[in-house]
Amino acid sequence: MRLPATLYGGVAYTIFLVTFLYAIGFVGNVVVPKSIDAGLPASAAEESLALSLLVDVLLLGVFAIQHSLMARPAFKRWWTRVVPPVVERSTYVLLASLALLVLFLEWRPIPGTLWDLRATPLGWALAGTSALGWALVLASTFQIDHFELFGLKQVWRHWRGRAAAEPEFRVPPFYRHVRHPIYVGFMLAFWSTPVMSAGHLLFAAMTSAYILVGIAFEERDLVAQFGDRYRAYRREVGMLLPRLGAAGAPVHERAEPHPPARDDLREARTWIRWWL
Ligand SMILES: C[S@@+](CC[C@H](N)C(=O)[O-])C[C@H]1O[C@@H](n2cnc3c(N)ncnc32)[C@H](O)[C@@H]1O
Repeated sequence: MRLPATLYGGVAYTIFLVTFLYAIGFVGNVVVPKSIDAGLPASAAEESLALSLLVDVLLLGVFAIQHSLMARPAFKRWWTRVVPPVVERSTYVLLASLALLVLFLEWRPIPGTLWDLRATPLGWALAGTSALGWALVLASTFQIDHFELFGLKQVWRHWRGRAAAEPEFRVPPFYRHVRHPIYVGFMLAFWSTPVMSAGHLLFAAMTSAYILVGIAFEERDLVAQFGDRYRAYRREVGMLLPRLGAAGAPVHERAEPHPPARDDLREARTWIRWWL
């Protein structure tokens, strides 16, 4: 079971990487053959606008349902009776990536343009901010635990014969300023665009609404998991925007219900000095 699980985890992770890179090209209308404003449909007597909208909303809905439902603890408890727990996260990552790839390939461009600032300084600034958003997404995944988030750590520990790691509450640098830097990164990447077509607007608005709903579910689970530590964190740190004057608050220490160990204290002091 160890080898198949590890290979499966590796394949799921590779497909996630391809999907992530494709997403950058899809949203930015660069490099990829089928992007948010290009390709499809040149047949079926040029699909009606209503049908194009319906297809796009359905594609986003399928991803949203898969992504939210499979992340809930109750679903995971049932699901891990069907799939081995060690590959639960990899399966989630694989299905989310496949749902996104289908969305990218079947997405219908919607005609109409709100702004087109290509080849202007503002357009370059918007493209740069979008790139920063993608970089923030990736960097934030490494701050909480990239390889655990995408299922590789679980199969690797299993391969080495080690028990599954307990979930940890973390407050690394970006998470000291906002509680959801990954989602902030996505919003920057989606909204900050040199060309805002009607299709792009639909995509940005629906994914943002989904993120807000997703945050409510995610935080409910985090409170259930980490209790007062997460409640204290939520009081001190803004959701998507940093709270003015609160940057660098030593949340990690204050949220800790027990006195931290010596190493933690040293690390917290270093962080506080760094952020002050
Ligand atoms: C896709 S990540 C998004 C994390 C966060 N919402 C963000 O935008 O940066 C979702 C996973 O991160 C976990 N998570 C969120 N905040 C966390 C934290 N401070 N420490 C550890 N795990 C966290 C959640 O339990 C969930 O499994």
